[in-house]
Amino acid sequence: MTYPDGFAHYPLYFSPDQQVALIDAVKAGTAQAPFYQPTMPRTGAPLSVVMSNFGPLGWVTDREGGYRYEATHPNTGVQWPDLPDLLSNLWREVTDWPEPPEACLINWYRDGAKMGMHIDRDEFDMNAPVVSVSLGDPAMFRIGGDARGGKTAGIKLFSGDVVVLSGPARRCYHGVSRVYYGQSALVPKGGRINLTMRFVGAPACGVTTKKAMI
Ligand SMILES: O=C(O)CCC(=O)C(=O)O
Ligand SMILES: [Fe+2]
Repeated sequence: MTYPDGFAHYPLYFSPDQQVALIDAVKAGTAQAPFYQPTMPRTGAPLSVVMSNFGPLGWVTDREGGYRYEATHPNTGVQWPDLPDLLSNLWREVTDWPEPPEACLINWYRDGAKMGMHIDRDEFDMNAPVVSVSLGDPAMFRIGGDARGGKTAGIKLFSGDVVVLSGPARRCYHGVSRVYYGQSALVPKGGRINLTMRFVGAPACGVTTKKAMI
């Protein structure tokens, strides 16, 4: 299995000092918008990661509302913190998308956490790339094709690595099959932080949930 077209991996894109700066930004951001426990639509089962967001919109999920974008934190009702400059610069450096990202999901993988295979499909404009940053413990990232259950390729992501999904890869199944917990001291309470930037492309009427359009 090879990587799909549009998959790009930039090993150690961020220097150790920049990684510390990113973690400081996550600390400041999550002081304003604390990590919360997302749950699956319908079943209400908790995801193994905890989440927060930067940016005008944040990706959220809970039993009642399902997968969607919201301008405010689900527990506090407060706006998400601004996207740090290091991340908006990264988006400009690795994409040619004309507009800035609207959402940056902060995933915190603690011991045993992983992320099932999925396609990022809650955005209205799925032509915009997805850019993600790995910090802290390494992880096994898997990417397959556009059908669930097909063959996948694995790539071990280390702290400071950047991944871009554009073109066909943007619509491919991907996930995190394991985190090599305890290998890095970067994340204050341990584990791995993943920062995933997306352009949502919501319609002008202010609706930010795809389901609401159907
Ligand atoms: O943690 C990662 O590297 C991937 C995260 C991801 O796919 C997502 O948040 O949609
Ligand atoms: Fe994803």
